[in-house]
Amino acid sequence: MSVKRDGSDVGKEVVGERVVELVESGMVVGFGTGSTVGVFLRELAGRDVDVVGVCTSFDTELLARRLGFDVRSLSSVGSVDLAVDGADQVDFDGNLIKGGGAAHFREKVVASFSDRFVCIVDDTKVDSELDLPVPIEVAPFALENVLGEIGCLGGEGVLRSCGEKDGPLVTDNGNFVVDTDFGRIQKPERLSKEISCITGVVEHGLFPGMADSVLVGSSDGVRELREIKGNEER
Ligand SMILES: O=C[C@H](O)[C@H](O)[C@H](O)COP(=O)(O)O
Repeated sequence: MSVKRDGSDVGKEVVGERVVELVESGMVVGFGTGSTVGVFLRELAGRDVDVVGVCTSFDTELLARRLGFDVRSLSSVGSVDLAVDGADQVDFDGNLIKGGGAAHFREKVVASFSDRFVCIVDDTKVDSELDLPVPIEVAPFALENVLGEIGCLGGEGVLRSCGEKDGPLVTDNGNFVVDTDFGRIQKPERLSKEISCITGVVEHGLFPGMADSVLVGSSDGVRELREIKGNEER
């Protein structure tokens, strides 16, 4: 089950660089996770802006500290002015699938406590409907039961393996990730609620209607998702 697309490097570069324009000195900024966010952080580090960063993964925290950012915990700052994060797939209504890097739990928490959540993707991530696997972070103790409940919802779940070591991937929060195939997701909001109702699910990677804006990068530059949707509907 392929959960992550490589995406287009040029699209990531242009959108990661452009989103820096939304950042002002004094802001608390949510730093998402992934390669597109990596472009954003490297660009931001080179600008004359003084921000506090709240990181959504150990991976991002290591990068942010290396780049010299003032990194603090969400609990210590209380709320975030602007969260910037990537996604694995975006539909024309701005619903997202995230968690290809298994960071979606912290990403969703930070996005939820942010005044503004801006998603940055390259154009290979945009589709008319969501159909990639939905990653679900699961408490290890409840794994088999959660897999059963996913089946009851009409999905199929596969435990994500680590790749580098034998056995399952363990998240930054000490949990497992199950990648679930629900085929074409016609009602993301409904599926999101249904998965959240399963006891033992820590968080899932569907982000329905959470992004305040989605910026899409390509070799033609950066556009807002709503412009792209408008063109498709014509
Ligand atoms: O868990 C990982 C995150 O949700 C990432 O934001 C997502 O996988 C996109 O990553 P990338 O920018 O590397 O394609």
